Amino acid sequence: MSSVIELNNVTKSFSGFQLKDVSLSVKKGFVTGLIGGNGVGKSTVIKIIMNLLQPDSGSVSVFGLNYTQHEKEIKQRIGFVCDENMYYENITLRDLQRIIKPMYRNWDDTLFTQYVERFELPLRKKIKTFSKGMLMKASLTMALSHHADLIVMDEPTSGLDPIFRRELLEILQELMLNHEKTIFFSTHITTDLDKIADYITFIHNGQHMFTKEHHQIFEEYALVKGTVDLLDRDTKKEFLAIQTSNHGFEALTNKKDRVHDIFGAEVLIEKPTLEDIMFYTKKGEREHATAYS
Ligand SMILES: Nc1ncnc2c1ncn2[C@@H]1O[C@H](COP(=O)(O)OP(=O)(O)OP(=O)(O)O)[C@@H](O)[C@H]1O
Repeated sequence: MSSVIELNNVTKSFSGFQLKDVSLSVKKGFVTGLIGGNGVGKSTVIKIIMNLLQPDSGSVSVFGLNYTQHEKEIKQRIGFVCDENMYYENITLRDLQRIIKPMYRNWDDTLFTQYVERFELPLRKKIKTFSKGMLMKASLTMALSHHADLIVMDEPTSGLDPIFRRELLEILQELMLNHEKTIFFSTHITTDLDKIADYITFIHNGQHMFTKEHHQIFEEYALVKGTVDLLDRDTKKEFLAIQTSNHGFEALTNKKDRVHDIFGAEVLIEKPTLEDIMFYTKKGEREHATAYS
């Protein structure tokens, strides 16, 4: 299975933050969702993929090409959406169409018009008058109107109402019908990913925790609930983090089958959400840091 994006041992430092030796690949023909809490490095990864930031070390390739020699070719084939306004504010969408069209050899005016109508965007109003949701829709229109092979999106659903969010997921599903395209996008709305993502990439504190098939995550990870008397030095090792209360404990494991063998019917084993996985990973790391400080 070939990869469209490859990051190899990528590092990037800002004061107070470091992307640490990130290696990941994004599979061709699939939707990969990028998850992680606030400030963990998702946008930094996306900017590196888009060559808007350069890594301090490590390498990046997109479509098997590097940016040093093939920037134009790579950018031709990517549709990019981010939640910052990248356009001049004093122009209209019609002006933007005229400006952007010559930059893409596969620009499609018919497709552009279809998205403008579908998103109910005004062609003759200045972009500075657009609401956050309208800006996001304009950004999507531009990204989707040149038959890109790869769609990269940073928080595309931010600022969108739930109805349009659902419509966007439908559009993405339509794009994926022939498995020719690849989509990589970050989001905080993990339930959207349950509907559409084939793979999940999880970043935490500048580290790539995993990229796994969506269904594989739920074969490995489980939420386990039981009484606290079941927890001792040895059994605690089966969990990434544990939360205890007067009623008992709830914990996350990434060794679901093993936990089943150890505890049997003494515990409840439930399917976690992606949010549970993010929450307990952060909690586990904090506890580990406290234990060793
Ligand atoms: N250009 C920059 N200069 C200095 N620090 C930066 C720069 N860009 C990002 N950072 C810092 O790097 C860290 C990671 O930021 P990033 O935007 O990648 O996080 P994120 O996972 O996308 O967060 P969020 O979900 O909140 O948008 C943050 O601490 C941020 O302040």
